[in-house]
Amino acid sequence: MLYHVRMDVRIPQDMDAGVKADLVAREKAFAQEVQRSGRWPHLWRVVGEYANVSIFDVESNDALHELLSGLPLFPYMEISVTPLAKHPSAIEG
Ligand SMILES: O=C(O)CC1=CCC(=O)O1
Repeated sequence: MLYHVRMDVRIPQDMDAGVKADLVAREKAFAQEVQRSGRWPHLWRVVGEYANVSIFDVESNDALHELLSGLPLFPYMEISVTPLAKHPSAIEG
């Protein structure tokens, strides 16, 4: 199943710089591991915002929730999920 996911990052301004750097590094490593697995085929920065738009390809709602809640930045993001279905006019996918 495909999902469009938007993540808005909301790291507290007063977070220790070292803690923040570690969190962001762990987020990157986790995200790249999931991308290499094929379950995160698109990850795009939203221009001008500390936010991303992603496409996930996972087996179920539960699988997506488990993946998203495992992100190191999960406690510091507002996440909105849109499940995707085939469009009848689409010529591929
Ligand atoms: O910076 C972001 O958009 C949050 C994020 C998600 C995956 C990642 O590496 O960073």
